[in-house]
Amino acid sequence: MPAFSSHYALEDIVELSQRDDLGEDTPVLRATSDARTAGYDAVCVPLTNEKWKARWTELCILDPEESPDKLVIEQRAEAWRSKPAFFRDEVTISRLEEAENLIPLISDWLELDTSDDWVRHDAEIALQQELAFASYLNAQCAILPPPSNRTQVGSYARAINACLASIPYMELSVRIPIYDPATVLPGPSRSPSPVESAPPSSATGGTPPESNMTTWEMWDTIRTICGYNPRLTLALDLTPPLPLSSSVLDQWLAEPVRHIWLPASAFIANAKGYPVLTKGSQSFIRDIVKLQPNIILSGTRAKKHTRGGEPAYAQYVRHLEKTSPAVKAAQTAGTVENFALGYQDYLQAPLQPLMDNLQSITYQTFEQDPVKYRNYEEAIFFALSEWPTPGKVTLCVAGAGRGPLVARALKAIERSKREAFVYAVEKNPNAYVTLQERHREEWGDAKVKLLFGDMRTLEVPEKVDILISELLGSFGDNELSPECLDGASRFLKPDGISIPSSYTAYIAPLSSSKLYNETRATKDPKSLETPYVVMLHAINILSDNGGGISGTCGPQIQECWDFEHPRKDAALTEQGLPLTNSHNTRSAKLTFHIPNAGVLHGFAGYFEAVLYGHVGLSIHPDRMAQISKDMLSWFPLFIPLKDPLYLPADSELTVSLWRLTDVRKVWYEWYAEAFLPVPSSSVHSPIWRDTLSPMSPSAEHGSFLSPVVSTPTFVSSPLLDVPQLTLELPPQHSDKTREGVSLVKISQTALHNPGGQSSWIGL
Ligand SMILES: C[S@@+](CC[C@H](N)C(=O)[O-])C[C@H]1O[C@@H](n2cnc3c(N)ncnc32)[C@H](O)[C@@H]1O
Repeated sequence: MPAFSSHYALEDIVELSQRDDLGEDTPVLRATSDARTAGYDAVCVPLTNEKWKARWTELCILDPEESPDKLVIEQRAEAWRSKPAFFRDEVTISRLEEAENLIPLISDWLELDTSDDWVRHDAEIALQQELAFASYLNAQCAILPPPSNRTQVGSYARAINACLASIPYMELSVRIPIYDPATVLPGPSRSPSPVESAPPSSATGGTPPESNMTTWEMWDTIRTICGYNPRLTLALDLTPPLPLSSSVLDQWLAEPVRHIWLPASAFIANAKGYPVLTKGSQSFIRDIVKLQPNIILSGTRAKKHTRGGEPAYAQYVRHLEKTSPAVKAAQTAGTVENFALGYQDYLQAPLQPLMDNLQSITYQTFEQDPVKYRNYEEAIFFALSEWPTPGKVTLCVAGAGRGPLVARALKAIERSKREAFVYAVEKNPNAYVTLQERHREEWGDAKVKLLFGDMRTLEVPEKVDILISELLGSFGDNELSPECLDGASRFLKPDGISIPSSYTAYIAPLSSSKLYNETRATKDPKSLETPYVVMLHAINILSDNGGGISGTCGPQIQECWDFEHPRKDAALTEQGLPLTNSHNTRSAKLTFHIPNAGVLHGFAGYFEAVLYGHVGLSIHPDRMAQISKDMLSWFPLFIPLKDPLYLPADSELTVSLWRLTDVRKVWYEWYAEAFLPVPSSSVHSPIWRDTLSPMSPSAEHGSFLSPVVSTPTFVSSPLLDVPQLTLELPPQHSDKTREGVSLVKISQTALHNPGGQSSWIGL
């Protein structure tokens, strides 16, 4: 649940101080108790008043040359610089209890980003002074004035970074307007692209480049200069009216938005006169409440709207929260969002079920998934029903764990009315005890035979018709299902089938300051090259489904590779085992269109598996609802980057990813490169870029860019009747890089995890 705070402006505090019923209360204590009565959790109050502003202005801004007391003023200013301190009547609070449920607003007239070096210098001293005082009073967080001068955003950020270093514990929240209407095109998608918007001509004066910086880019500069300090957060100001729908606003979902500043002026009146928000603001609030920000309502006592009074504003925001899809999903029992409460953005090392022996409680958690086992039972049922030859069918559950798939296989056998027998193989000696108990008490020798050992080496009494396994990780193959099933295929008849019959890995580029900070938190460089299992929450997928300016980009989420079982092309030893693991290496080179500026922190990894026929398992965000809705067993994979990579609006991102192996282990390596489309006339030499075709086996590698033949990607799935996620290229992008456009390489990441130096999966 988000918290609500009420903003008290200086005039409100002055008005309260004039009340004759204050008794023991100070104006701020009265404001806090009034706000509590009105249902708020806290108040938001300016820390200083006009007296401080007047003194600082006299000391630091007014030109002493023009004053008869020039020397005295200069001496006073120097005295203040050497020992910055308030007089009691310059601050609105002075007691610990006043600061208890209060968020102080740092003076918004401090010119932290003025072009005047001296004024900026003094503003920084004043900022340090205000924060030190707020910290003395135990304030947990202070809201900083917004940067206003784009040319000096670096100076503003440097001053804040210095405060973060000198003021311990306190969270500093930068107030930033959600967007500047001048820098964002209205409409569905994006800022002007470098190609589409003609560069400002110097002949006509043009606008300086800085003025095109969006408010998100200012924030990005600030937090980057502050080294992604976890105590630096955002107070997002929703004063500007929001566009109806704009993916550019999704940028904020990946940022540490701790407060939402929502003035009464942002509300319009509905037909009955009650305050409501515009459609654009409604949809943004519905999205952002999943981050549980503190909503600071301002100007709500000014009777701006004829009906509803002060409570109407918070009531309305609470109503939006209740109708937020993310909040509703989290509150509905049985959904992944509900199951994952408390685990959002929490990094977990993927399981190593081959190297490690799982705990009973881990199996118990798996077994709570109602969907995975149901789909397995369906797949086995269809496989048995369609089994072409009469007579007994032999099944093997390879990696039986505590036995849920054996139980489901027996149910499917009963439903299909086929004569069948099940072998259950497990290498975990502890789980094997549970299997023995179930065998004795539930299954019996007539239906099931248990076999203890590693499926890659174990002998099975006879060859089987159907090999059933669940060795899948969040990325499909990352728990070594391919390697284990290579071994198990020894005891599969030549015309036998595997459930699953295939699985595919997908990735999408993502931004998330939270995940970036989480991976850095351990201070172990290996943690920056390790894929994690994460319930992704405060993230933004940076790509879209457009073909990009070049017309060659694939869809928002792209296929890396797949594995099929049983393998058809295998060269085997006498024991029926592969000679090497080379056939299980894979590589992918994928190109994504990045419509809005963003910072790449890594990749989201997903998988989809075909169990049998049209029955499958999927955590692909666009298809999971159709294939395996409410399946709980797998959260996505997060593949991090060591350093954030800034991507401008309309850039193109090429991601290279490898699955590699030696005799002892399997590991992934990855890196990315960013390109920007520019008019060809501004490029002096041919621009080289490797093929842009997403996972096309026939993709030309290392071709000169223009013209590059694009492969429109139809991502179809045997699990869905119709092709999904058809990439619709705009007409001008139809089959080659757009005339007159070249791609300039602008940056790249390091190669991550070379040789599996930081993360690997043991064979
Ligand atoms: C993800 S668990 C699935 C367990 C169970 N089938 C289920 O769905 O709840 C995978 C199981 O396979 C077992 N396993 C992994 N590799 C194996 C191997 N090479 N040989 C035998 N069992 C293996 C693990 O010990 C674990 O019990």
